[in-house]
Amino acid sequence: MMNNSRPYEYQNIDEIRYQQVLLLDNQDELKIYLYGYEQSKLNNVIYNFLGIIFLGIPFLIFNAWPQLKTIKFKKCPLETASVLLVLDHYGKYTLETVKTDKLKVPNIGPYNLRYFLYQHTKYVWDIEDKVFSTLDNLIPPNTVDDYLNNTSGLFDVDYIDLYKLFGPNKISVKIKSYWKLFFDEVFNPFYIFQVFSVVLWCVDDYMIYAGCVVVLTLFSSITSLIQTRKQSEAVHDLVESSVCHQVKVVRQNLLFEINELNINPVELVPGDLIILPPNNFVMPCDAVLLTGECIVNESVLTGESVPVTKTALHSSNDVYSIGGLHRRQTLFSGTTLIQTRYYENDDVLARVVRTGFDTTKGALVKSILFPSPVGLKFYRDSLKFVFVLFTIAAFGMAYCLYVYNERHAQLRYIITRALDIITIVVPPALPAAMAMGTVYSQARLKKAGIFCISPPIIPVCGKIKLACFDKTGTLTHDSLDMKSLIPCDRSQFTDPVTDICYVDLKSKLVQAMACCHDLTRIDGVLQGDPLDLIMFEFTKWEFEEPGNDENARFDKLAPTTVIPGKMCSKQVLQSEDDDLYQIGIIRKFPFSSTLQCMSVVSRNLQEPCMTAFVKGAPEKIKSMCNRESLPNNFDTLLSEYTVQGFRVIAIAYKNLPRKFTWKESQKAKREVIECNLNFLGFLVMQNLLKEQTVPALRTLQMANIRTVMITGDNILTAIAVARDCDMVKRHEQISVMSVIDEDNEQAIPRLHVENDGLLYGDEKCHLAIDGKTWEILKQHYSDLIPSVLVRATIFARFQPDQKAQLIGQFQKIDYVVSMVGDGANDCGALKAAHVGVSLSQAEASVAAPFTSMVNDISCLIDLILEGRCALVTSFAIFKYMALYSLIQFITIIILYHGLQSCCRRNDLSARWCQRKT
Ligand SMILES: Nc1ncnc2c1ncn2[C@@H]1O[C@H](COP(=O)(O)OP(=O)(O)OP(=O)(O)O)[C@@H](O)[C@H]1O
Repeated sequence: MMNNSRPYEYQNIDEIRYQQVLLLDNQDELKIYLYGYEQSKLNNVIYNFLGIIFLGIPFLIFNAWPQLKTIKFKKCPLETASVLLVLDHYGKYTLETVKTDKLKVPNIGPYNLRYFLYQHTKYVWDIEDKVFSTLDNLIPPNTVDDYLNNTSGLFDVDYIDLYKLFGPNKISVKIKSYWKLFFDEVFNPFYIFQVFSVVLWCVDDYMIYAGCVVVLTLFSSITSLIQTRKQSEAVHDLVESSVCHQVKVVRQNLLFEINELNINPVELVPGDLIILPPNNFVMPCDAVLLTGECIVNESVLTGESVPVTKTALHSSNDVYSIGGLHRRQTLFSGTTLIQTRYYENDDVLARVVRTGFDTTKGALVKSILFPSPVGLKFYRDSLKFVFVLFTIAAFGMAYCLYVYNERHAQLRYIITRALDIITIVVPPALPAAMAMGTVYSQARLKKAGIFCISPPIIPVCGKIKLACFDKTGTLTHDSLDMKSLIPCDRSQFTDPVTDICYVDLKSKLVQAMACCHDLTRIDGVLQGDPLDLIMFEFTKWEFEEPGNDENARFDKLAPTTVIPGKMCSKQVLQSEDDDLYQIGIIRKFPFSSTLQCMSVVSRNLQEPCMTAFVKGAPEKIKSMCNRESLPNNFDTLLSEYTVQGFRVIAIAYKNLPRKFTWKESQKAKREVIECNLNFLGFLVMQNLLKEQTVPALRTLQMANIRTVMITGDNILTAIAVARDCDMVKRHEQISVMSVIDEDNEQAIPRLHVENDGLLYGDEKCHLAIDGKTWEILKQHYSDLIPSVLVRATIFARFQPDQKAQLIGQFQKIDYVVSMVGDGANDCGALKAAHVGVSLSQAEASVAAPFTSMVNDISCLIDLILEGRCALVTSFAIFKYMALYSLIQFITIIILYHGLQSCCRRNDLSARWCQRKT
């Protein structure tokens, strides 16, 4: 039932296994350390004794520093541990209890399960390897055929074990009650110190001041409690906004009777077979589609609201992979099924693969609940400063003790005065006061249409030094204008065409444009990728999905058909046979940013054979085409258009053999379709800049913030857009770094930069680099990466994972990086950046910490301004409080010093008087 991806791995760090390192991702970057402990009666007694005799203070300390709490336990091997001390990647400790359960694990059998829960993830003890690992590692992965060959529901008996193993299918974000928030605050060491200060002042008859501090503290605590509560409500609402209340599952009892049950989605387990309803259904889990087709809105996860088509799995021996190869066959938790489509009377079936916090949505919610700490040096330094103040206070106390001792003051008086010094020197409300700026900035951002799900990141916005932008949909409009069509006839480009009427209606090129897309009709409106939409509208063909009713049954052979529209009037179809001129789209391989293309298998009802049409990035299509079908001036013409900033898409086709039947089309692999193609021509489109792009970029540059473009588009188009939007000024030079094609494939590829001096100096020169060169740089010239990064402004043909890697590399050279993007291919980069901003119509998406409803990059300027406001407020409060405390401390020390001298003088004069008398 499980997938093959292993995001979690483990490593032993010693043979005795008292401890273990658990890798939480594939890049070795996130890891947790586990240390085994067991109960010890003696240590427990000592722990409680210490706690009681010191009036509970040790309990408060142990609560704040859980690693100290381990004195209650005894170290032991992990194999027998009942408690684990977990140290995370950022140096934070937690204590977790190891629980046990007896159950049956699928494909393994009866199992004595030892496990612990850490940040909503279950880690189980692997009896064979003697380490803790995730459930994914315990259960062998399934192949695609494993899923397809089993279309029956779970047995009731198996369900019980699976439920025990995986737990309820719930992503619950609890809204903390005011009392709980209050107690969390009360047990904060700074708050305790504040209470202590107030008590001391009251004892000292310092009532009015104590009263004022109480009122101010209450005011700031209540404001902060309300804000924290609102924040927790916002995350809760975001999670709950996409919750479904009932789901239909197929289960079997011991008599092999199959039942269809309506259950609460909380009861779902991986392995359950669910029947998807016709429309408007929010997915309660991650599930792989076994039959039918679904149109899904994934904006809650990706920020992109263009509907995505999900198709059923097709037979193969590949291991099922949820985030990689089979993403387009997987329905993700929290996304909305706008429509499901089915063949004949079949149900649309999906198999549950992940539930609860293990789902993609769960992982994103966890990243909100357990964010990586904001590494602002200012906050770390301010805490250090508080410790310095404590040291100063200690000297002050010592001096105070000395002065009052000299005066033979009462013990009670000496203690009060000495403790008073600490309350003077250390401002207890400092951390709370410093966070106030963030609270107000967040409220102002909301008014500006920018939603924030992680407020501690707001001050980081004020420190941004590098602003990265996606191109299409971010710097430029989403919508495109069709510029022209350049057909290719017998390996020669013909003249560009601006009206489809001048192209033969029966040509393969027109057929390709009519059917090579991923469009669908929702509520009577044709929807899908803007590029597909503009291309299809250009053909003036009509799009027919069988039946007006959107949930109508689909014809078995041709689920969707396209027919020449009446608008193509210049070419009237004449013969009777022409009535049959319509094309059925039999199979789609949806567009993938990683592959940079999409394809369809189609059937012209007038022809006996099927045809495959492919469209995508010209470089990609070129590599799939037969050489003889490519015009000699392919690259020259491509450059001619791309240097002007046009978006060029190449189209190609191949006739499939007669024996390629409907059944085979359903089984065919993408690689078999997308090869040996014949080139058909170029589609040239214009993608205009958004109005706010140029002014916003200029403002950023004036503020000395570097701007960079990371796009999936062609490098020349990217360069042209960078010039148009003033990211690169007219007088500045751009040099392209590229790989020199070598005949010898074994040799280390060499790099070429048009202007060699660039890497070592010339300030006015920018570097442009594409994804292919980036791969070579990483593999063979990693030492060059920092110098390339400080010079490069344009990163083109970058795949989604490369975008995320690039952000990571920028962070390694100490840039505070922001990334603004609009959709699915930016998700990784948005998560990786210090400040990720998703331009989305959705009020908030878990794709990035900030979601802007202002659909252009000007929102980044608002964010930077608010971030700076929050930072400046924190600085000002810090300076004010620190100065206030130090001035008060110094004046008091001067007073004590005066008092001491005065006493001495009094002593002397008393002695002098005594002598005189
Ligand atoms: N619907 C589509 N069908 C076929 N090919 C497409 C489609 N959309 C984009 N492409 C091609 O794939 C390439 C990569 O697309 P991708 O969506 O990753 O980036 P992009 O839209 O070009 O740019 P950006 O990363 O700035 O959003 C595009 O440059 C284009 O050549």
